[in-house]
Amino acid sequence: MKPESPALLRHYIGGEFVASAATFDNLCPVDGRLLSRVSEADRATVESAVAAARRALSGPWGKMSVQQRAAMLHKIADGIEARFDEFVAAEVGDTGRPVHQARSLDIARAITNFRTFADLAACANSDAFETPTADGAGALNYTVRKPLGVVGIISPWNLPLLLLTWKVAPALACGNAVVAKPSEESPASATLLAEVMCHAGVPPGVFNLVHGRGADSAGQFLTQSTGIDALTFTGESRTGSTIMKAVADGVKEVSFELGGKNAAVVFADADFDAAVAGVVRSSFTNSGQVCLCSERVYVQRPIYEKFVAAIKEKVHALRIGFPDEAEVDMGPLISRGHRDKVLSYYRLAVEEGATVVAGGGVPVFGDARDQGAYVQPTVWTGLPDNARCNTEEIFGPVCHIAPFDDEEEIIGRVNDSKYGLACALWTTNLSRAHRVARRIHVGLVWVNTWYLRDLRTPFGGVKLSGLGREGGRYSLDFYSDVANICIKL
Ligand SMILES: NC(=O)c1ccc[n+]([C@@H]2O[C@H](COP(=O)([O-])OP(=O)(O)OC[C@H]3O[C@@H](n4cnc5c(N)ncnc54)[C@H](O)[C@@H]3O)[C@@H](O)[C@H]2O)c1
Ligand SMILES: O=C/C=C/C=C(\O)C(=O)O
Repeated sequence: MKPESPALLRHYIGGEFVASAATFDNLCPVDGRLLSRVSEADRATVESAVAAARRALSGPWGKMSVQQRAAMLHKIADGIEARFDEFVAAEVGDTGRPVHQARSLDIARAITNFRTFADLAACANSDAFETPTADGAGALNYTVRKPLGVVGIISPWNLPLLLLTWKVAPALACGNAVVAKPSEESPASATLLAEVMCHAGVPPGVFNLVHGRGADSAGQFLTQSTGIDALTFTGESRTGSTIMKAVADGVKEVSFELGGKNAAVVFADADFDAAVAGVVRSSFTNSGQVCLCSERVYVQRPIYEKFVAAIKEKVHALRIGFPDEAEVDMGPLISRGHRDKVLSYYRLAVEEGATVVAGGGVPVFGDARDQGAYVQPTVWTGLPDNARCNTEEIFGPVCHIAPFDDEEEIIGRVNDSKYGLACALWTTNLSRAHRVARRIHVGLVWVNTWYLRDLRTPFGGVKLSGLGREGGRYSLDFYSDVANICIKL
């Protein structure tokens, strides 16, 4: 029987699904099979999406109250809920992640993103000041939030729907229209989101989706469009730098969530078992493909050897499998190309003199997974802090564990990085926790936990890890023009 021709994923522009003549293949990283063909937007297609967004702002969307927009965001969340299993299947197909993770994290958080920003926007207050004046009558100063206009959104493949909606939700809540460009590695859930938007009655042109790659493709064309008013990007630091140059002439507002080389620091007084479990989670979740993952682990010397042995045992016990296995801990990397990058660091580590405590290669399954993009979860010791494997973001299931002696030393070593996104501290001495946490030069510090999220908090990094903060009112501030009005009384 002739195999079914793969689906064609299309753009969503001005409320219509539109195909392009150019397409690219979307492969499943579990077994390399062709999942779908994807339309690749040219510059004209991207510009048509930007124009549709501009038109939408002067349509019914531009006249909606924040309460009406909030209600629309809840309808979008309802729509995702109604097709929850389809979204799970789309995300798992594109990324190979465990089904249980897609259910509990990726798709669940997309729904939460829309509901959170619907409620935050609807309840947001604004500043007002009674200003004394020489004539004694005074003045009233108050601020108003207005939409930026057309917002370009470019998102990565590692948490596809979570990170796309982390940007789309507040952008829409604040009254903007968006043109979103998901990663070429993970187009499926974004396409489903467009279907949900359409079904929910989001006015045409408010949400536009264009597929394509980055350089010389849809991503670059979007950043170069003079029709966008702001650009929010999540991805590699060097891509952020490229995008910053692209939008510089138009002095566009940017929000960047970029790379990291995050540390986990385990003090001798930590709850040992909790720290071991926590570091396994923070180094190997999503096959290490989370910007917040700990690729640098530092353990205070008295427990160092015991800790390395415990991590080795846990990592050897990690179940690498098919996404739908109930107990699977780890799936493949996103692609053979990304696997080649991670394996190049596996080789480099040995060249740099690392001791390979666990992993270091490619698992052999003897089934279809051998055509996928799997690597072994890997643990190194013995490298100096300035080794490339300890300074460059690898973005795979790997960590290096090094001993340290005291607080002053470890604060300096953790901060000695061109990145500054996140850090996890493990200690039962909470005075130490507060003292050390505020001295670590990152945007996010977790103590005795990791990736515990309150969406009202500021999220973002310093140095090469990003520009700006999103989350809670920080998102409302970025996705709005805040104006001050002064009335003479
Ligand atoms: N800080 C955070 O919150 C956060 C979250 C997730 C991922 N990340 C980072 O993202 C990276 C992994 O994601 P990735 O591989 O998709 O990153 P990437 O930079 O390769 O691509 C991200 C997006 O940018 C697009 N893009 C690439 N080049 C472009 C260009 N020249 N112009 C316009 N768009 C372009 C891609 O098509 C994709 O949609 C890692 O470095 C990770 O740390 C950071
Ligand atoms: O890979 C990076 C993960 C980012 C996560 C978030 O932005 C979030 O949880 O809101």
